[in-house]
Amino acid sequence: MTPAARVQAAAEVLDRIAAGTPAEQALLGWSRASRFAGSKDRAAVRDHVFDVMRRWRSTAASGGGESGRARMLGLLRQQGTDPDTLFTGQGHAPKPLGDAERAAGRVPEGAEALDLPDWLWSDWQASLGAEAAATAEQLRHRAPVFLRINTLRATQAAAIAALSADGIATRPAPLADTALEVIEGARKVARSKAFTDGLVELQDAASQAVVAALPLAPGQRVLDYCAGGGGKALAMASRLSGLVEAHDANPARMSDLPARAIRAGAEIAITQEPRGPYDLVLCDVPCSGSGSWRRAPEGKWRLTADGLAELTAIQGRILDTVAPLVARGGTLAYATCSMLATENGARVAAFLAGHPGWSLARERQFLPSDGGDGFYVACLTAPD
Ligand SMILES: C[S@@+](CC[C@H](N)C(=O)[O-])C[C@H]1O[C@@H](n2cnc3c(N)ncnc32)[C@H](O)[C@@H]1O
Repeated sequence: MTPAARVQAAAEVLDRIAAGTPAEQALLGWSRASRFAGSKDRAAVRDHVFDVMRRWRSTAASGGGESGRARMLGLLRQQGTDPDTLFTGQGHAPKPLGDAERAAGRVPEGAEALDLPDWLWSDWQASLGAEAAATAEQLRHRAPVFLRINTLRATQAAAIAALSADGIATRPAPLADTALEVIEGARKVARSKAFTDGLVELQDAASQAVVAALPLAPGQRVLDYCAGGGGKALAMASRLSGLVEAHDANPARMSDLPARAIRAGAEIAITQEPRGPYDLVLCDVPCSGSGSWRRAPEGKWRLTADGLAELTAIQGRILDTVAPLVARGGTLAYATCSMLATENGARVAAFLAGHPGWSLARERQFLPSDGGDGFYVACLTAPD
């Protein structure tokens, strides 16, 4: 496919997304109907689509309309690419721009320019203060790709060498001692020998830093209460060199975890009904995902004020449910991939207010300016 044909394909996929089809489904539908498209074409179309979704509001303003074609036009204008080089009408290229399209488009303003929903802007400012605008701006750009070195299987040097043998260039990422940033060959990771042999896992650097911040020690009884795909359970098992129990309200979300654990040489036991006491319980709770909107930009536009209130209620209930599972003097670690105070500090404050004797040992808010996704972790100590 030519670069122009990829732009046209992205515009069509964006129209389906605007009509309500989830992005992955819209891309899969296009992919299935486009057998002629090679892997580089698919990757390029996907990149265009996600670039626009990160900038859903501002590309409509810059492009002068809400269609996929207008949003692609807006994206190209924002990127400084002359649209006339692509909107040529030749072959499968988008048809040439009309006079109305040339005249349409304006400079985005306020929350629109930062690609945040208006309703969220005041919470965003209250949560991030002086970092509010810069953080929103960072979410308008692609995220770096990070790997976690599985220390059960490899040293940093061995992992870097194994990845390099497969054409993947990496460098240590300062946020966590296990983190590598991929600087070349990110698309080859999932098929690389280093990955299939369990030397590395795909995991954001801040997600790794959250696990590194936990007071894990050999011999502890540890539970991951919201294990999902198991990224943090595996990271904890690797740090502990011991067993981690994994639980999730939706056990189907853990279906890949046993195979991932075998690949990583990690000890994970799935538990449906956790029975305490545990020395450490991690609650990586469901949240707005605002810290990872670079990777999953749909969440930014799906979130509503009611949805956020529902999430904070669930977060509070999970903390209340888990507290009795923690041993005396043990740790309840509360984590979100959010940067909103209402999901982070406010939830911890509410928990402490309702649970006399508990105390906050430490908390940390990670922002994209730290290098990885936005994440929050608080370690709460149970009464002795
Ligand atoms: C943020 S995800 C976890 C991600 C995972 N820890 C990781 O690092 O890959 C949150 C998980 O919480 C689960 N969950 C939602 N409500 C829950 C509840 N009441 N109790 C336990 N898990 C819950 C969801 O099914 C989801 O898998």
